[in-house]
Amino acid sequence: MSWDQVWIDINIATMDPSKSEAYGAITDAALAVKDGKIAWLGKRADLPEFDVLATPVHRGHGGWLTPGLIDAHTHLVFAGNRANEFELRLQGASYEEIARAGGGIVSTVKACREADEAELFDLARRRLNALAKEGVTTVEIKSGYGLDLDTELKLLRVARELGKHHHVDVVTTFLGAHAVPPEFKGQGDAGTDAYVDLVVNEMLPAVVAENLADAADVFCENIAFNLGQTERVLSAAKALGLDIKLHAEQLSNLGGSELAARLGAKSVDHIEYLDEAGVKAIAQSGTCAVLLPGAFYFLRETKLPPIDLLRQHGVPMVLASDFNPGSSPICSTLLMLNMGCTLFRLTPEEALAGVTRNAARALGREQRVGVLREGMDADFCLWRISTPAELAYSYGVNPLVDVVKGGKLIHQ
Ligand SMILES: O=C(O)CC[C@@H]1NC(=O)NC1=O
Ligand SMILES: [Fe+3]
Repeated sequence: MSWDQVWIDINIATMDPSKSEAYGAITDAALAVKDGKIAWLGKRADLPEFDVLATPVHRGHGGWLTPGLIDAHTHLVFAGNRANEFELRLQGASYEEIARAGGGIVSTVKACREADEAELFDLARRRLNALAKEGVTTVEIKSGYGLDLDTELKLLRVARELGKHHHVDVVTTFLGAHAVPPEFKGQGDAGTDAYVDLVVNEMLPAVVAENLADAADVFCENIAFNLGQTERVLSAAKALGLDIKLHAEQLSNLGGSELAARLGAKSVDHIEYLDEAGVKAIAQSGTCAVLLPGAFYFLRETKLPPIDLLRQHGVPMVLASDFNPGSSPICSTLLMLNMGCTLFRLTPEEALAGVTRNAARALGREQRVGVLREGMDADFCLWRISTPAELAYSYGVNPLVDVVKGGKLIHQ
């Protein structure tokens, strides 16, 4: 066989649901890469003959290969920080009180409107590097801290540029309906409706015309956009050919997830307040449940997402960092595996599926990444672990040894 590289002395967590073994595991394995794709994988004893003189052979020293990690929900591009609010909250102010007093998202908006693309790019690249060092090979980045046309476009251009200058694939999401900007505040629903007009009639067409977003998202919550406003934005985005997703049921249940399911959303995200009707709706529509334990932890939430119902109804569960300056200033995908298990009681296998197979599905990339199978992109990580469960069990000493992205070895 003529391959570009072969990996031996490895175990593989394929995360392939068609395999009966936990993690889709293949022990004493080998894997071959050709033209950026997985060409062969299986037991080393079954490895076909290949030209050992012409083919680079990588030894894994008994470590584990997993699919490259996917962080399917980040707000990575932003300026400023909200440490002051962290202090206020520790003095008793709630996240909602701070938002209603003009803090929260809107305070980051000011910093983003003032920052130029170069500054935003440099800040975001450092954060993306941190995720990449943990084995992330695909990341979703949302806008949402501009809340005016120019700044929303600026944030999405920075996200697109990041993808061009980094081995990590960047999937972008327009989140212009993240909060009501100051210039529309104080006018009640009429002001919010007027801002939604701007989002629908000007921002979305401009974003699509410049191909700056792969999806659109809305913060459907009583401190942001109601069900009718959410439907206007998501329907307009769908009509323009974008995938849709939704920040839903984070602080209350407005029925956002059922709306998202009806519109065919790729995912509903946060969903601490999701009820069984909502679980059934997203199960029916094939929508993924994106769990964000970083925000739950940082905001000291107490309402757990309905994990048992999601399991019972077979909803694909995703874990993501939700990295953002307000509710989840935690730039770590690996830590989300530990939090998903310790806080949300996922199993380690569910947690790993949440940042591989299911995360790919939440981004519409399940045909290419998230599972190690012949024909899929050669995006994989080599970990110095003795069992895949270690990735969720322990945090702090990074077990990543090597990353391969599209067949290219990314030196650590
Ligand atoms: O506080 C921020 O800056 C973003 C908060 C973040 N956005 C959202 O829709 N929900 C969240 O937790
Ligand atoms: Fe978020």
